[in-house]
Amino acid sequence: MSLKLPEGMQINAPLQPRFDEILTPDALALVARLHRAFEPRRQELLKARVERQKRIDAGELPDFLPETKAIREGDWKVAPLPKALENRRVEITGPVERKMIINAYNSGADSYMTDFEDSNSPNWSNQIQGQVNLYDAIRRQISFTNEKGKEYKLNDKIATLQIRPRGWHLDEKHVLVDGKRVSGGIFDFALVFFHNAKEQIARGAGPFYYLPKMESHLEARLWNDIFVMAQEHIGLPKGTIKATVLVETILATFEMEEILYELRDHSAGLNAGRWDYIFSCIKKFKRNTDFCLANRAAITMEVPFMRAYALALVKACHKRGAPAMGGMSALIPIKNDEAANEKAMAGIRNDKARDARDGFDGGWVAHPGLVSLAQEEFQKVLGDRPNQWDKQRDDTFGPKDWMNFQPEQPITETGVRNNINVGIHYLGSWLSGNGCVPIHNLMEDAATAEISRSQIWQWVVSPKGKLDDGRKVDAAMVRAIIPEELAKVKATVTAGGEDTATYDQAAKIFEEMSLSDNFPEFLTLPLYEAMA
Ligand SMILES: CC(=O)SCCNC(=O)CCNC(=O)[C@H](O)C(C)(C)COP(=O)(O)OP(=O)(O)OC[C@H]1O[C@@H](n2cnc3c(N)ncnc32)[C@H](O)[C@@H]1OP(=O)(O)O
Ligand SMILES: O=CC(=O)O
Ligand SMILES: [Mg+2]
Repeated sequence: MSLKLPEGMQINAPLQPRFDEILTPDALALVARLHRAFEPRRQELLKARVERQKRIDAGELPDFLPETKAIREGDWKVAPLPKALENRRVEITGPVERKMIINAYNSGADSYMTDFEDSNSPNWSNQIQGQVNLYDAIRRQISFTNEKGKEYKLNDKIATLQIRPRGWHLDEKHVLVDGKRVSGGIFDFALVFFHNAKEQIARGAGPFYYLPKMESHLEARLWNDIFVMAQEHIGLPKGTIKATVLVETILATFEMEEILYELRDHSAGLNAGRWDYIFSCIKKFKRNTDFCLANRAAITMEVPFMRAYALALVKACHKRGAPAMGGMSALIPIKNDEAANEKAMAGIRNDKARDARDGFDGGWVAHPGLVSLAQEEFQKVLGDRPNQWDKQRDDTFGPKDWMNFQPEQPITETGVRNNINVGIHYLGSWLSGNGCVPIHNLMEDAATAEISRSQIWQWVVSPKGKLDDGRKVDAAMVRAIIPEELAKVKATVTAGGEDTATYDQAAKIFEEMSLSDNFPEFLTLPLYEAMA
C-alpha cells in the first residue's frame, strides 16, 4: 500500500489496513493547505505563551484585557445553534477506540464527545485508526466483536457526536509539510472534517467540535479562521461548524467573553474543564511563592476559586446566548465493592446536582454507567426545558476570586505517594497506547495526571511544600518514594494481566519531569517524543 501525497508532504509512519481510506490525496491536501496558511500563527501563539509565562514567573498577575473592553461591554450574542445541539444535558466522553465508540453512542447520553485529546494516547495507530472508527461510526457501518464473540453495533437512537482534536501545543510528528511537523490539532480536525462533515449534516447533525487548552482569545481566533477556510474548501456555508471551547486554563477565564466573540459564528458555548484548569493554576503560578495548593484530593469544585470560575463561566455563556457545559467528576462505577460504589454514585449525583442548580445546561460523564443518574439530576432542575440558557447569573467574580488558591493544607505523605503512584501508572499506560485508565477507582487521563506531576514539582520547589508533620517535600524524598510506588504500580498492572514493559521508562520520565529545574509545559511533550 502506498499513498499519493500532496507536494511537499512526507509521512514517516507505517500504513495499516484502511489507513489509505483516511490519508487520501484530497484530505491531505486540506491538511497541507491549513498548515501552510496557519502554522506560522500557531508558532507565534505558542511563543506568546512562553513570553507570557516568563512575565508571570517574574510576578505579573493576569487581569482583564483593556483592549477587549468593548467586547465585554458590548451587546452581542453568538449565532443560534442547530437543533441537534439544543439539548446536551449529558455528554459522555471517551477515546476514539472502536468498541468504546459504539458503547458511548449507545449509552443514552444526549451527546458523545469522542476524544483525540486528554483520554487518548496519540500514537500513530490510535490517531488514524480512530479516524477509521469515526468514519465508520458516522456512516453507521461500525461493528466490533470482542474476544469472547460478543458483537457490538449501533442502536437506532444514538448520541450526537462532537469531536475533540489535540491542543495547540502538540505536533503530529509523523506528518511533515515543507519539512516541518504539522499541528496535531489541525491534522485531526482536517481529516475528520474533510471525510465526515457533509455526511454528518445529511444525517441530521453536523460538524461539531470541542476545542481544548486554549489560553487566549487569539488562540480561539486561529480556530475560527481555520473553520472559515475549511468550510470554504469543501463548499459549506460559514457558520456550519459549531465548537465548544473548554475553559481549562486560568488565563482563558479572563477572556471567556472574548473567546465566545471570536467564535461567535461557530460557537457552541464553553465547558468548565476542571482538571486541566487545576493543572493550569499550578503551572502558571508555579514560581509564585504565595501560591501552593494542598493535596490533589482537597481541590474540589467546592473550593472558592473553582466555584468562582465555574459560576463566571455560566454567567458569560448565558449572557451571550451560549450553552454552559459542566465538566467531569473523576468518579466511576466501582466493581465488587457495593458500599464504595454507592459512595461514588452519590458523589456523581452531588456534582451534577450542583452544576444543574448553578445554571449549567449539561455536563460530562466518564462512563456509560453514569448517564442515567446524571440525566436524573439535570431533569430535576431543567424539567421539560432542553436547557437553561434563560438563567442569567449576576455574580461579580473577578481576578481576586479566581486566584484565591486555597486550600494550601493538607499536604501529606499519602498525597505525595498518591501523586507519584498515579503519575507513574498513567505515564506507563500512555506509553503503551492507552490514554485513559481507572486508577484507585478514579478516571485518570492526561489532565488529571498533569495535576499529579505538577504538584510534586511545586511541593519540591515552593517553601510552602511541607507535609502536615513538618517535613519539607524535597528531591531526596521524591527519589526515595518513586521506586516504592513503581513496585506497587507494577504489581497492580501485573494483577490486571497487563504488560509492565513501559513502567520503568515512565518512572524515569516522571522523576525527570518532577525534579528538573525547567518545568515541562505539558507531560505529553516529552512523552510524545519518547513514543514511536
Ligand atoms: C479531563 C478530561 O478531559 S475528562 C474527558 C476525558 N476522559 C474520558 O473521556 C474518560 C473516558 N472513560 C474511560 O476511558 C473509562 O470509563 C475508564 C478508563 C475510566 C474506565 O474504564 P473501564 O475500567 O474499562 O470501565 P468498565 O470496566 O467499568 O467498563 C464497562 C464497559 O463500559 C465501557 N465504557 C467505559 N467507559 C466508557 C466510555 N467513556 N465510553 C464508552 N464506553 C465506555 C467499557 O468499554 C466496558 O464495555 P464492555 O462491557 O462492552 O466491555
Ligand atoms: O478536558 C477536561 C478537563 O477537565 O481537563
Ligand atoms: Mg482537559
